[in-house]
Amino acid sequence: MACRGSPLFFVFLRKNFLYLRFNLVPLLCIFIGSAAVLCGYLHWSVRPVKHNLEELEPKDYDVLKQLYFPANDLDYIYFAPSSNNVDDIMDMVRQELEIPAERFRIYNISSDMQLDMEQNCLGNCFAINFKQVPNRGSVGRLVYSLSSNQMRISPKKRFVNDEEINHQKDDDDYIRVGFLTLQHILDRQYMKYQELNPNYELLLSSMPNLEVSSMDSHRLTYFGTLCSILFNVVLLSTFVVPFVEEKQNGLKEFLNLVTPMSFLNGLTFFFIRFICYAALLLFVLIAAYFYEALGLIGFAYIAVLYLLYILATMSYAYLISVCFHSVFYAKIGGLVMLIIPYVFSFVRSWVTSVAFFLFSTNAFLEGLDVFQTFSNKHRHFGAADLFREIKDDSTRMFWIYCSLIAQSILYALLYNYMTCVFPGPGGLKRPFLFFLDPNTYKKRQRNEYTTAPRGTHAIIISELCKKFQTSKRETLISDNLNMTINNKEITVLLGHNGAGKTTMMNMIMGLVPKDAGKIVVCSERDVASYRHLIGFCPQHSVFMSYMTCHQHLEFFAQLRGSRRSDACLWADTKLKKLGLKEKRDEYGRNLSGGMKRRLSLGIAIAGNTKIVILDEPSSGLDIESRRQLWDILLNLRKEKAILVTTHYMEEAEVLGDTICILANGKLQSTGSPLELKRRLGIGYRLKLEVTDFTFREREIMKIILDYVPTARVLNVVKPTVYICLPYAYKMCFSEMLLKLESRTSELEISTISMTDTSLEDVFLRCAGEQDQVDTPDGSRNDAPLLTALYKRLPSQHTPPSTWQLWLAVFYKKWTFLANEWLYAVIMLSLPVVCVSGAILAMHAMSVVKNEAALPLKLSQMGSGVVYIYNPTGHHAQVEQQLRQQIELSGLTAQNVAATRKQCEKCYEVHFL
Ligand SMILES: Nc1ncnc2c1ncn2[C@@H]1O[C@H](COP(=O)(O)OP(=O)(O)OP(=O)(O)O)[C@@H](O)[C@H]1O
Repeated sequence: MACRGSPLFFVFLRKNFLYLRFNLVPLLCIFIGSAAVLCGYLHWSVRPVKHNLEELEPKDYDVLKQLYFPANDLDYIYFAPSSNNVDDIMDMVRQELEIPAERFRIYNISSDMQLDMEQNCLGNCFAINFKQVPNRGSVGRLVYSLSSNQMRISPKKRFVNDEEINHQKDDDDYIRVGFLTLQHILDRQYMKYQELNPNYELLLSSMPNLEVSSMDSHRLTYFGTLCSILFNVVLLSTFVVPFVEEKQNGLKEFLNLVTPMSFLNGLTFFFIRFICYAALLLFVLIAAYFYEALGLIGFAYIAVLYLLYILATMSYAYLISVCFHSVFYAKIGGLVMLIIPYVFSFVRSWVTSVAFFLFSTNAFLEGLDVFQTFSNKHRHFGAADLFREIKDDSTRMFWIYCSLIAQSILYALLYNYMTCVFPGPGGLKRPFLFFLDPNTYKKRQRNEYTTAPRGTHAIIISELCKKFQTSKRETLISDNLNMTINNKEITVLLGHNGAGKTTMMNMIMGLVPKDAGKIVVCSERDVASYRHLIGFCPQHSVFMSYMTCHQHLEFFAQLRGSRRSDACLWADTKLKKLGLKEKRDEYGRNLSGGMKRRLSLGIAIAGNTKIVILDEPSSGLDIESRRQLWDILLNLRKEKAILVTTHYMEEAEVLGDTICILANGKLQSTGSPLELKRRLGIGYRLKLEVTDFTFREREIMKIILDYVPTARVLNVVKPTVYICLPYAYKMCFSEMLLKLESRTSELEISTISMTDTSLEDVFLRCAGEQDQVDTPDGSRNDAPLLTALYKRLPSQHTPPSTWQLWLAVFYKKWTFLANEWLYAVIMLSLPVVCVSGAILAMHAMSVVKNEAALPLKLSQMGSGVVYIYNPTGHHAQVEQQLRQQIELSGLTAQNVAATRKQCEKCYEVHFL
């Protein structure tokens, strides 16, 4: 049955949903904890509104006019929209202010006016937006709003453009900046325009100001930054760590073996988490909305920024996960890699710009900054603002969105590339430039395996070579090895510990690369094309802690093409046969060792694979379970090719249609158990129970050797003696037995029995008699197991002292460092290197270049008048020298008292 993408998507979705359900409590704790921190911050950051209803001194109109700014050439007054009424009123205002007409700018659309003022005004500018201007003589209200590039007034709050809103600014800013003056002049001129009684007086009595804190102007940014930090922590613990954990447990590779669509596992993993994070985010943003922490920015614009940030950061986290195969290092390394982007956001320079394109966090923080600036300007954010540059050094919001989308795609592609090129332990490695190879994009021919008749080859291994090279030794696994595994037969692979049986199976599955040779499975040479045709039971059971026995079998049957209903039924039947019926709803990790092996076997035979490879399936099984296993395998043999390894000779004899004995990298012999016994058997085995064989050996052996001259003692385990009787003399056995029988009491023989040669004899003869024990580092059991340091600990019955415990812990750590020194050095130095790199980058970024010195010579100012004000008469000498210098520079020096009407270039020097 062919695997189809869409059902498999839901199969993996279910699997990852089960993970979520199983880990619900810790996940909820993390999510609720993060939401609580954010809500706590929102609550704390809201300050109670304090109305400052301080009575201000009434201001005189003429004083207000004097306080107004109009001295500077760069100060403009903008107004919109243009109409006859408006133009007339503004002309009156201009005359009242005595400002030249060039410093008035007229617009038809108020937003254009506003933008022009924001971007182009270099001095102090005001914009007047007329909303309602009654005609001359008509009754109605004049409605207009005033804004300035220096500060904004809203009915409730004051907004100042400069970054540092400071509450130290005194409350009459409103007056000093010129707002009140302009407002009064405008009101006055309007009344004049309407020919109302001019003898009125406008007085400012009070102005409600809210307390303005510096936090208000950064609330959106601070909240967003806190969200992003917490999100990174949540991402690490609920995304990177479980993903790496799957790799560490071997599950990722196992799923690769089972289905070519295993990438759907990652995709659904991603999908489910994205939904969860989005839900959490929505909750937090709604809370922020009610706490008014989103400023004046529309909810949708902020939500899009946050969602894109989540997407891009998840993609980045995926990429991070490629670098780690151990959860421990993933936690440390992942944290460092997620923190690095924050370092670049401290200063603004080219590195920040590069970081903006590379890291989602930097793009997100930039987005927050733009929103904050908009909000601080008391501007509602509209669609057109997506393309607006709000500050000289800021990016358009649209580009920030695009950058986050591009990063999501870029990281996903990079992740895909890295998993192909650095697949990790057991993965299928592709060449660095695999994407340039046209074959990569060709649709892979699916091998629709049909049942082949018994005896035909299912697996052909030819000229296979493999050796492991470690710093300590070289281990030969196969040396030009040839072997076949037939359809509908059970092939048993025998070998000592360390003979290379597991490695051979792993090579067939593509988990270990071969050095040379060919492995053809179902007429396929490409491991990626055939590996999912094989049901594989590895030596170490691979389980998902969050799935029950039934869910495991159902899941793997579905992966191999069964429909859910069929898979469910099949799982129930198999659980019964495997003796796991009682444990149907038990989680895999709660099973006993033998039960785990049975479940592993069930997983291997799930679905309709035609080949099954089982690595020591019966290890740890009790006698009854082993017999049940034999039944299952003998039944499976009717339709599948089975390759199995075992250390039980009885099992090999019962199951094996073909026995292959592997030793020293070669197949020492192959054949059916009977064939092997006849060909390689040592003959019959005579078993005698003798009270004292050492004393009677000469006499007993003399009788035997008279009839069977090549007989030899095999083994003596008091009081039993095993004697080998080669087949060549089998005609003489009866006479020899009769003779022995007649002298039993004299020779103190209590029992005589005889058996045919066993498979064990054959095995020992072919594979050699010495069993070898593997140690983790590949060294043999002849190496000392404990080092001198550890041996020095005295053997004792009293509890170990603290010092001894310390020594033992130290020894453990030291052994780890000695074995994994490279990895340890890299992982320990990574944070130091990253932080140093970031500090260096920051240092490089913060270099301030001095501009060229400014010429400050008076002669460069050309013509002009300098007024000198020295009311006290002190510093007369200095004043005199200054006058001389001024005159020498071609300027005129005058006392301040002199009239200075229409002075174009005037400077004033005040002596205090
Ligand atoms: N990745 C590796 N690097 C170096 N040596 C290895 C590696 N994997 C296995 N070996 C060595 O190769 C030899 C064969 O190992 P393998 O696991 O294939 O033996 P086996 O026949 O399955 O043994 P057992 O019956 O104990 O399972 C052993 O000496 C082992 O130490």
